[in-house]
Amino acid sequence: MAAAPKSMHRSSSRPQLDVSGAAIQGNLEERDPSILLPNQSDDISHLALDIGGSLIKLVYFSRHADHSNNDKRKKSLKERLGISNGNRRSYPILGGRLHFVKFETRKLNECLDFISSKQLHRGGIDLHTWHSPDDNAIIKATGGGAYKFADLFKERLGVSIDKEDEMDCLVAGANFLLKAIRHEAFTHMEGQKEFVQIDHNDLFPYLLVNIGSGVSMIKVDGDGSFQRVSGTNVGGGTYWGLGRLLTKCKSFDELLELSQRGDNRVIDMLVGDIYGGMDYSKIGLSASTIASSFGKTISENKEPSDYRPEDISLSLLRMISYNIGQISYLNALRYGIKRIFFGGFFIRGHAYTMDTISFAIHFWSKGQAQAMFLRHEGFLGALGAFMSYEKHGLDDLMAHHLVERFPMGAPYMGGMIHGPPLGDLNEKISWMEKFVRKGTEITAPVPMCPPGTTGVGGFERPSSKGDTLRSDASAAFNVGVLHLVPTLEVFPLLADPKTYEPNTINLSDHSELEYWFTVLSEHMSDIVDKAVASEGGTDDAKRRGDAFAHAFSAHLARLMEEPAAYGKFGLANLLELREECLREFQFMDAYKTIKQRENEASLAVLQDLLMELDSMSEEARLLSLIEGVLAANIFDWGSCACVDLYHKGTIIEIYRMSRKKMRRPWRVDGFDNFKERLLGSGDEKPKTHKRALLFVDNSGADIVLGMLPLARELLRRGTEVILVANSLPALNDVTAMEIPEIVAEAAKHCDILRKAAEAGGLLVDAMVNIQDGAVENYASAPLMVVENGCGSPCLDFRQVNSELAAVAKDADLVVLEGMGRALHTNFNARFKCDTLKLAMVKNQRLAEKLVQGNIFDCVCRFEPAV
Ligand SMILES: CC(C)(COP(=O)(O)O)[C@@H](O)C(=O)NCCC(=O)O
Ligand SMILES: [Mn+2]
Repeated sequence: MAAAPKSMHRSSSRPQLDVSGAAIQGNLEERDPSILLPNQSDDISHLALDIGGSLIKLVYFSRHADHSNNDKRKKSLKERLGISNGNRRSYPILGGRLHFVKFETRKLNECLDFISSKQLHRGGIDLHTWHSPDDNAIIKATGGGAYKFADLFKERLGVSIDKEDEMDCLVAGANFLLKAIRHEAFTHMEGQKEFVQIDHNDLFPYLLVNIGSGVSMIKVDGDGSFQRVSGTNVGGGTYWGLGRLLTKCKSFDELLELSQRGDNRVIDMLVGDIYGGMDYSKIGLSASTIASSFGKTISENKEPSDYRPEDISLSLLRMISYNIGQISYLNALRYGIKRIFFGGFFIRGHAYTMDTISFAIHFWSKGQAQAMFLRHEGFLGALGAFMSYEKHGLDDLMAHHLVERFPMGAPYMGGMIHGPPLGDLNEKISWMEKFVRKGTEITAPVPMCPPGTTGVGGFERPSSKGDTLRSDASAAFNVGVLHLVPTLEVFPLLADPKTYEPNTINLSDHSELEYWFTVLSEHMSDIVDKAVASEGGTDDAKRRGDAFAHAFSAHLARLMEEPAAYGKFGLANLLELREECLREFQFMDAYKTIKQRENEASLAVLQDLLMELDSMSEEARLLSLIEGVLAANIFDWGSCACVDLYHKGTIIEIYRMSRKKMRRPWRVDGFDNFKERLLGSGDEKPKTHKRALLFVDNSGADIVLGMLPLARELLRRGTEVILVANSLPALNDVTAMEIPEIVAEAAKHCDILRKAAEAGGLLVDAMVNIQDGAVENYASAPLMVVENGCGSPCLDFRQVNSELAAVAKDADLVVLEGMGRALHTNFNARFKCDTLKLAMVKNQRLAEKLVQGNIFDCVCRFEPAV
């Protein structure tokens, strides 16, 4: 039933720009009309580079052709709901993906091969002014290498490098990240990462401290408005240079790694060394405070070789980090700045370095100023160079337009390339197989230990001793691919979008992470079986199934090791990651057959259910309908406990059993309030809801015997109903694309549903002859379907499809159904309209934590409009 949407086409071949048949789309008068490339099947790209002394950072944008406008059903729905494309037909932002990739500068050739194989240099095309790629193609680049290697780029790729000022780029990159990415900035204190939500309207001024070989301190006052106010020659180069002289280390990372095992007390003179182990409390210095970096070495009769390289490295790291922290603080003080962002290659996500800098800022400012770090800090320059394209298409980008994805495998890792660039899925799987066979880095279960701390006040030696420093290659996992989706919007009925947090469970609590890690690991083989079976169980499907399992395990292991590795990450993200990972290995709908089978079985008994309902009083019917939704929510192939149940009986048997067990009061029971709102109490006749949005969950009994009968009741009462379903499959959830067929079947047994579906344009065949504007002639309130814009079992109301956002404006009732959408996410969310949250809790631990109950307890929570 569910054909894969066209936008999920398989990208395999190299992008070749096919400009034949190019045409301006829509209004020619418009300033920046979009250009349609009817024959362009793959990516169109922009590329920008930051070529530093040790690393080349690459940012490129790829744009997929958008076929979504051709959907007949969507067009008719838009007409019916009066959603015009008029003012947003041509989105100011281009949909596409922003990729982040790194190479070592000494492997420049690999970088050139990569660019060439993906034809990124040929995509340096201005989509608006429509300059086709030619011999004069240019690439924007910053960093010293833009000068040093310009000739090589011309020779190898035939492109000219357009050099951009490094400082301009840093600032443009930082401004873009801080405005467009929700949790880009974070603090790092005593081993704990805390993501910070920056208020766009209160961003400036800030101090940007870029720690490269040397250090620049830049006061940023706005876009393109900044001043380099200070700097220091004691920076990353000093650490590496002195470190090399003193320890014979071969690389910066090796030196940093050594520091992890170091003890600086052997080298540094501490206050306690001077005061016989005592604090100098009169001026607030503890015994462990460093009085003089390297000071202890002067009073001992030791040779340099008597000192351990580990200890030297740590002393050096602390000396330089504190010094930078102190100078930064003084400059912040000088200009009255509270926020200091640190970036540059010296930091490279190293926990101890960040802790040390944070401590210094905190210490000197007495807690008044805050050191912050950026997830994409390594890409500031390259991003800035990208922004310097005259029309980069990212000007109006907002956080809700961006979705970060973490595809597996080079070169998609947003980091170092392991081997040659990958062309297609087959190469990717081979790479995965090799990578996994070669080492166990990404599959081995990682020891579960809480993140290390740096000890009291950051002045003790690091207790994270023994943890391995993540190499740059694996740290690269931290940066995903940014999907730019201009059709996403904030759900307008959120009571307070600023404080809205979708996730109910906080995964930064290590025991939670551990628990869900285990649940998802245990569910892996079942999901792989279903996925492989959905593709006919072929050898190719089995191979992809294995690759999926490896990839998802690798993600889990990475997150166990560093819960904040992918930014602010909740249970909803974890569940979505699994779906994305399935799609990455081209399992478009793993539960396809199961869903079909269950839809059919449920549709077969629908008529009986409707007859039974119709014989009841209004009040009894309403209760029975809610019971029906809760009971049918038991059909959930994502819950281990439920999957066990399915071995014990047929769908209808389980459904009947589940209904029979319904006992009020439910664990959370707001039914009486809901009933009163709908039916009124005493003589009072309440106002009928105008439009209800029903966020549906699973296929089969859940939609057919649960949500559809509820929708029917609302329709019968004169409320317009919009069924809101997933855009893409997730577990056994029903998708928006599948619903019309289900409704058409159901309508065969029910006049109310048939009329409503016809009025809503759901029965395409029946509505073929309906003229525009004829909708009003229908006596029935319409039943419609809108997609939510996502492919996950959960829902983040900060990023929903723009059509949903448009229809929500007139809605006065929201029904959220299922564990994913009403418990894991949105349990605590408040809306501007009446809200009903319905779910069966199919997990013992969640039942205990959330509602102090037990598995299979039910939640019926009614919240009147805020
Ligand atoms: C994935 C789910 C959120 C889907 O539940 P639904 O929204 O369909 O009610 C849920 O099945 C779940 O949390 N499963 C994992 C927990 C478990 O297996 O116990
Ligand atoms: Mn579900």
